[in-house]
Amino acid sequence: MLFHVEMTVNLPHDLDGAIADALKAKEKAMCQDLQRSGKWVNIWRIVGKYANVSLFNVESPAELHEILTNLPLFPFMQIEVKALCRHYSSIKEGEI
Ligand SMILES: O=C(O)CC1=CCC(=O)O1
Repeated sequence: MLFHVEMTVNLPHDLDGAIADALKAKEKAMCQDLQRSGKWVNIWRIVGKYANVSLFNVESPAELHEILTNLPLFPFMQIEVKALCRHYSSIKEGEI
């Protein structure tokens, strides 16, 4: 199942810089592991915002929920999820 996910990060202004850097490093490692697994298809920065748009390809909404809630930055993110399916005008064979 494909999901469009928009994540907006709101780190507290008084969060210790070293803690913020550690959270971002863990987030990056998890994101890249999930990309290698094929579950996190890609991630794009939204220009001018501390936010991203990502495409996930997972088995179920429950699996996506598990992934998102385990992200190190999850406590500091506003997340919006949209389920996607094939459009009849797409010239691609598969879902992606
Ligand atoms: O910087 C962001 O948009 C938050 C984020 C999600 C995965 C990642 O590596 O960074």
